[in-house]
Parts: sequence; C-alpha cells; structure tokens
Amino acid sequence: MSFRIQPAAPARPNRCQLFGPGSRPAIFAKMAASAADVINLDLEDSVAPGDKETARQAVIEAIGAVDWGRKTLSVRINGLDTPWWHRDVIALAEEASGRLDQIMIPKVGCAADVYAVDALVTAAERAAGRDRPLRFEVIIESAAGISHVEEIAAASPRLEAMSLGAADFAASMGMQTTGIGGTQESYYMLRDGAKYWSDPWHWAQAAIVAACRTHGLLPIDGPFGDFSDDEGYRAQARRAATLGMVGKWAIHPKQIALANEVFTPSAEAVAEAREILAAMEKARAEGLGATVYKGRLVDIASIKQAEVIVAQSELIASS
Ligand SMILES: CC(C)(COP(=O)(O)OP(=O)(O)OC[C@H]1O[C@@H](n2cnc3c(N)ncnc32)[C@H](O)[C@@H]1OP(=O)(O)O)[C@@H](O)C(=O)NCCC(=O)NCCSC(=O)C[C@H](O)C(=O)O
Ligand SMILES: [Mg+2]
Repeated sequence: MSFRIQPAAPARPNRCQLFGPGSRPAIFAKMAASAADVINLDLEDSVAPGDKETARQAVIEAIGAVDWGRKTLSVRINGLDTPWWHRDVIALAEEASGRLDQIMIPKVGCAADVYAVDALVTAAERAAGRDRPLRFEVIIESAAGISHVEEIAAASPRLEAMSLGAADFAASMGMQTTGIGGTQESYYMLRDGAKYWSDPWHWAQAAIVAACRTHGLLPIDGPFGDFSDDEGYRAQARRAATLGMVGKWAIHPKQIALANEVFTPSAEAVAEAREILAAMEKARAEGLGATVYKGRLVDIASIKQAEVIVAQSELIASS
C-alpha cells in the first residue's frame, strides 16, 4: 500500500440505479416503490426539449411529495453545453425539498465541469439556507471524459459516484455500433475460423474503477439498452461486478431484480470469504502469513479480497 491510504467509498447500497424521465410523473410512485437502491429522475436525454421546464417542475414537486423511503434520490441535470443546466441546478438547490440527495452531472469532460456545477450549487445552497450539502455523481460518456477520468474523480468533495454511459460514450468515440452496452457483433478475435467475442467496454470500465477506487467513489456500470435480453444484462453486470463496479443502471423495471441479484454477493461467495478469513486467522495464530484453502494459496492479500465480499454483504443486509 502507498503511504497514502486508499479512501473508502461511501457506505451505501448502490446495486441498481433506476432511471425514469422527469416528464413522466405517472411512474414516479412506481419508481419509489421499486427495489432499486438509487432513483435517477432524468431531466436530460429522456426528456424532449419542449418538455424541459415542465419536467423540472414535476421533478421538484415529486421530490417533496413522493415517499422515496431510504433510497438515494438523484436528479440528472442537463449537460453543460445546453441552455438548461444552470436553471436545473438553481431550481433543484433552491426549490427542491431537503429529501434530494444527489445531482447527477452528465457528459463530464474535465474537472472544471464539476467545479462549475459545484460553484453554482454552493451559491444556490447558501442562498436557500440548505443545511445538507447536495452530493454529486458524474457520468463518463465521452472521449474527453475517459481521457480525464482521474482528475474528474478528484474534482469535488461532493462527488460520491461515477457511471459509464455506454451510449454517448460509443457516439463520442466514433464506435461503429448503435448498441447500448453488451456484446458487439464485430468486436471479435478469430482463431482457426472460430469467433471469440471480446468486450469493447472493458477498458473504460477498468479506467473508471481505478479512478473511483483511488479517490473513494462508487464505480457504476451504466445502461444496457436491450431490456428484452435478461441474459445479456446479467453477463454485462457480472463482468462489471468482477472488475470492481458496485452496481448498474436499470432503464426498465425488469432490470432491477437482475442488478440486485448480480451485485448482492451470493450466500456461497460470502461463506467462502468467511472460510478464507477463518483459515487466515488460524494461519496467523500459527505464525504463518500464507496457507492453503481448498488446494489454493491464500495469504494476507486474500484477507482483503475476502473482506470486500463480506463488507458488501453486510452493507446490503444492514440497509
Ligand atoms: C423504456 C421505457 C420507455 C418503457 O416504458 P413503457 O413502454 O411504459 O414500458 P412497459 O409498458 O414495459 O412498462 C411496464 C410497467 O412498468 C412501468 N414502468 C415503465 N418504465 C418504468 C420506470 N423507468 N420506472 C418505473 N416503472 C416503469 C410502466 O408504467 C408499467 O407499469 P404498469 O402499467 O403499472 O404495469 C421506460 O421504461 C423508460 O422511460 N425508461 C427510462 C428511460 C430513461 O430514463 N433513459 C435515460 C437513461 S439511459 C441514458 O440516458 C443513456 C446514457 O446517458 C448513455 O449515454 O449511455
Ligand atoms: Mg448519455
């Protein structure tokens, strides 16, 4: 470990982030009653330009009127290249009830984007006498965003989470696909005439996880567009979980259970992690730093790996 200790990410469940357009208030109560850990009311790309003002007002009203339970409640504002974002920020900070937890900033390209929103939120919060600071989550979904991912992760003490937005990311990168996440037909290796599909999202996910872990943020996988494909969603979510991400977006309610399933460590995984901890405790009592568990090496690093799984399961059980 470096002399600089890796900061812990916020201790809250973030297995599933359920999105819904701010222009569709009829679904807000259904979102609140769902099993998602985080709710994202959207003012950005799922809201048509002509509906921006009414969606903003509907969202502000619903933040105070709907019972959101213990969920993390977040609103995605419009991008900094639009004429709407500053009014989104001021209205949310000054008019929304104290129940609002987070603002999600889309299409962040550099640390200064976060700084700009931070400055505006800080002024609006002070003007409104808000006593609980709004927290931020950002979406990495552009070539600039992924190029500056580490400086973005360090940009504000308000920051708690960072997602990969596969659709805008693919567009910004000029990727030849209209798919949102998942297997891409043309991204394969060829051996002896057989195709082996590779994962074009992997490197961006890994960069986001590294930036988040360096700065104590929660790394989240973004949308999987084909909500008729449960197995495709599961596969994408499992890859993300294996890389260190803690959750994934749901753009339809049927994806919530899939995310919760994948990002909740299984009883078997938790039992095995506890057995590794017990084996290492026994080794330590015998003056050893390494031992054998089920025919494989476990050592002091294995304690930290096992603790990740136990900590995830205890966090979810206590939420
Ligand atoms: C995708 C949808 C437009 C589908 O809506 P709909 O046609 O109503 O679906 P169903 O008829 O199958 O709905 C079944 C029941 O579920 C309710 N419902 C639908 N959507 C939601 C929801 N999001 N939350 C809660 N409940 C929901 C319906 O009302 C039905 O209820 P009932 O009649 O009582 O049975 C729609 O799901 C939708 O709008 N999804 C969210 C879209 C969104 O927010 N997109 C933005 C995020 S993705 C993105 O922005 C890309 C990213 O930035 C990137 O770049 O990658
Ligand atoms: Mg997007």
